[in-house]
Amino acid sequence: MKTAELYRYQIPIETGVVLRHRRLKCREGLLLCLRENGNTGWGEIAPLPEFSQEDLITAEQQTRTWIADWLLQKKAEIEPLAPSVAFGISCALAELRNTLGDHGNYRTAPLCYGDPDALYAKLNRIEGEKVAKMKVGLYEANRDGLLAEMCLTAIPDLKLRLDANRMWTLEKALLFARKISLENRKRIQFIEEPCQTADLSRQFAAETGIAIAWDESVREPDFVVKKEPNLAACVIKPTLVGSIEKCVKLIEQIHQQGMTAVISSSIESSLGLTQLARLAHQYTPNTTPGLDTLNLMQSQLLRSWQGSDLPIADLNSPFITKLAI
Ligand SMILES: O=C(O)CCC(=O)c1ccccc1C(=O)O
Ligand SMILES: [Mg+2]
Repeated sequence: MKTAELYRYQIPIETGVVLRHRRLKCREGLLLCLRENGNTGWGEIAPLPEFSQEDLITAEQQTRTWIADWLLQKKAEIEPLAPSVAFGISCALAELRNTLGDHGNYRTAPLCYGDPDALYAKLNRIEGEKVAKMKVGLYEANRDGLLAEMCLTAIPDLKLRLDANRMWTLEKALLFARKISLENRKRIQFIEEPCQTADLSRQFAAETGIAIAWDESVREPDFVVKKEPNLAACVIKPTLVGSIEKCVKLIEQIHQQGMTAVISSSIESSLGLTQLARLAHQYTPNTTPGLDTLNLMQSQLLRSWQGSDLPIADLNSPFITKLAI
């Protein structure tokens, strides 16, 4: 016997530094619950405005069509569906079939804003590898460089990930790099997409010796995983990429080429975020994932992120509405 339930959620959010000028006031999405033979699986389907190609209406339509086929035992393919839909459904199926381990990697790279005191406090709470992430490219390149240099100097065992989201010209990127001492550059694990084009980012890396990572590029239609000089990592945001199976294939290709695969948040609720932590534990066990986005929300949904004090909204909460199917 198969059953399915579909819910819609809306939670207030302050995306601040993470999404910068593209602020979101409310995160919304769908929660899918599948039941079969006494097993249950949940998935979150939450297209991220301005990043996902699909909107929530399209995602809901695709989800409903898929549910109808699944309930009728019809062949219900997920690969052709929009990435957020394929990812959420694949999570629900993975829980149903017990193919997603329970254990999660909750040691994420804390997002920091260039204040070493605040960063100290955050880092003291994590054990093992001290790795933090800083968004750059919004303010003066000089300022970003000074802040990164200050953090690297103040915390000698800190490794830093930076993310410029393609904001810089090559000149600005070089201004940034000029502020970072050659010694400290080695502790920049990578900077995600420093420049407006991939070629300029490559040039930046070659000139400065600072490693780069692809994030936006990974989601471009003609993207192929290929190791190149100074390319250290590829970022995978499953809600923007697609099913678990598709993400795992990408991760395998990235590892085969000797690079790091970093599982990262698309600002899912604690439900999706804990599943990402479980994926990270299972498929990228040696890499700290980029999942420090829960605190942008005032509430968790259904499941608790390890160590979080935020209240947990259940199915009766005003944040969640049951949809008829
Ligand atoms: O990757 C992380 O560590 C946090 C998530 C993050 O930065 C992000 C979240 C949503 C959309 C885009 C981005 C981004 O990497 O630019
Ligand atoms: Mg990024």
